[in-house]
Amino acid sequence: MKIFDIEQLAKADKVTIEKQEISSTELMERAATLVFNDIHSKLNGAQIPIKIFCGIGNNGGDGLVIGRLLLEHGYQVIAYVVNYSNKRSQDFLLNYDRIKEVSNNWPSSIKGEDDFPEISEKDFIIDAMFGIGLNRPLEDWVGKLVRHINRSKAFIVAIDMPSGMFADKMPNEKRPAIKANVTITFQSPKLIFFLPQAAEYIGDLQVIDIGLDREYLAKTAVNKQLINKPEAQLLYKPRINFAHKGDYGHALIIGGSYGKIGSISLTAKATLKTGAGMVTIFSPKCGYQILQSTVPEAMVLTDENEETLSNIEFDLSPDVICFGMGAGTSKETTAAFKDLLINTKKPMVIDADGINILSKEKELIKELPENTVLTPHPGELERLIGKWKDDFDKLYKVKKFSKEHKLIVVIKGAHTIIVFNDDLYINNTGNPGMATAGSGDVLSGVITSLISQKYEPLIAAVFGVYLHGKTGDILAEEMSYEGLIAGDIADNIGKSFLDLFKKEMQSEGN
Ligand SMILES: NC(=O)C1=CN([C@@H]2O[C@H](COP(=O)(O)OP(=O)(O)OC[C@H]3O[C@@H](n4cnc5c(N)ncnc54)[C@H](O)[C@@H]3O)[C@@H](O)[C@H]2O)[C@H](O)CC1
Ligand SMILES: [K+]
Repeated sequence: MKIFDIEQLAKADKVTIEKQEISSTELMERAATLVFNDIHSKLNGAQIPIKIFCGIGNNGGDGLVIGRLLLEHGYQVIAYVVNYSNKRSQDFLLNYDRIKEVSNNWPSSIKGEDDFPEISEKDFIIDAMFGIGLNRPLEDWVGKLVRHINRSKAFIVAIDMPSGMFADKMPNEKRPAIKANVTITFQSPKLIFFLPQAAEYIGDLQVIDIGLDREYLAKTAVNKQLINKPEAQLLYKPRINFAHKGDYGHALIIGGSYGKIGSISLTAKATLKTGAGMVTIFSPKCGYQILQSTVPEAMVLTDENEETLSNIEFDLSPDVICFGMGAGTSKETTAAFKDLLINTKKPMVIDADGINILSKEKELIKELPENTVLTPHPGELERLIGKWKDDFDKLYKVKKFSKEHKLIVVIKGAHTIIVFNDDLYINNTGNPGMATAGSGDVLSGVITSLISQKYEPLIAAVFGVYLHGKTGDILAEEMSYEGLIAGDIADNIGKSFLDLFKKEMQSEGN
C-alpha cells in the first residue's frame, strides 16, 4: 500500500471532487459516514456518554457529521467546538447547521481553560480537533485541552490523525498530541504512524478507503510503501518443476563463538527452511558437534581456533554469505572479517556482531559489496550511524548512510523498515511475541536464503521481513506471544509461504 505525503492527499481530495463531480461536503459526508459505520458496529447502540471534540476546519467538520449520525441513531452525544481560530471552513459551518437540526443540545464552545468539560474514564471520546491541516504549534490553552483529554483515561478515537500530531514532527512534552486508543485514518496511513516514538499516540490503526480517485492514487509516485500480503504476493517467485538443489543456491553462514553457537544454528535452520538449496556453516571448532547434530542438513566447516573465529578460509563458491551472529568482536575475529571482506565479493547479509565490527572499524564499510543487507536492531544501528534526535532524524541518517555506501538497511522494530536510498518499505507483519532471543538470527537466515534463491537483495530484505513477521503472527495464534521462541519461527517459515496464496475464509452464509 502506498503511503502518501500530506500534500499528495490534499491534492487527491481536490482531484476526486473534480472527477467524481461531487462537492467537498459530499466527500466529507462519505468519509465521516464510513467512520460512523465503524463506530456504530462496535458500540452497537450502547448508551455510553460520547464526547466529540471538534476543531473549526474540516477535521472538525468530520466530527460534526459523525456526531449527527450518532445522534440520529439514538446515541448520547455532546459535541464541543474547540474555538482555536475564527477561520471556520465552509464544510464545518454547513455541518454545524446540520447537527443543530437533529438536536436541541447545540455544540458548546470551548474558548479557554475555564470551558474544559469534565471527562470521566467511562466516556467515549472522539477527537476531531485537527487532522492533516495542523501547520503550527497549538496555542497554549489548546495544548492544555489535549493534556486534559489524555489525563482522563477515557477511550479515545482519533479521526484521521491524533490532534496535535504533525505529519513530520514527533510529539513530545512541549508538543502535546492526543494519545488515542484507535486512530481511524482516511485513505492512506501517514508515515509517522509507523515510527516507534509515535506508537503511544496512535493506538490501533484503521485505514478507511474513502474512494479517492483511483487513477490519481495509482499514478502518483511515492517513496514509502506499507508491505502487507498483496505486496508480498507480488514478490514471490514460484518454483519450477524439475528443479534441483543447485537452482536454489548455496548459502554460507559464518559466525558463532563459545556459548553462542545457538545463534548460527538458528540462522542456518531458517536459511534451509526458507528454501535455500544448500547451507554451509563456518564456525569456531567448538561449534562442530553442536551444529552437526542440531542442523544435520547443513555442512559444517570450522576455524582452526577453538572458541572464536580467527581465520575464515573455505574452498567453495557460495551464492551468498551471511556474517555476524554470535561472532563476538575480538581482535582476531575483526581481522578475520576484514580478510573475508577483502577477499570475497559475494552478496552479503551482515547481522549482529558483524555490524558491531563495522561500527568500530568504519573503514571496513567501504569493503562491503554494493547492495549488502545490514540488519541492525536499535542498539546496533546507533553504534553504526550515531545517535538520532528522533525517529525522523533516524530515517534521515539511515537514508544518507544507505546512499553513501550503496547498502540496504533493515531497521528492526515493531514495524521493521527497510531503507534503500530514499525509499522506505514498512513491514506490517509481526507481533510482540517476536521480541525474543534469536528472532533476529532467524531473520538473517530468511533473507540470506532468499538471496541464495536469486531474489534481488532488496526484494529478499522486504519479502524476508514480511515472511518472518507473518510466521510469528501465525504461530502467536497457535501458541501465544509468550510461548513463541525463535526456533519455532525458524521451523515454521513454510506456513507463511502457504498463507501467501491461501484463500481467506469466507464468512458464514457467503
Ligand atoms: N481526503 C481526505 O483525507 C479528506 C479529509 N477530510 C478531513 O479534512 C481534514 C483536513 O482539514 P483542514 O481543514 O485542511 O485542516 P484541519 O481540520 O486539520 O485543521 C484546521 C485548520 O486550522 C488551521 N490551523 C492549523 N494549525 C493551527 C493551529 N496550531 N492553531 C490554530 N489553527 C491552526 C489550519 O489553517 C487548518 O485549516 C483531514 O484531516 C480530514 O479529517 C475531509 O473530511 C474529507 C476528505
Ligand atoms: K483528529
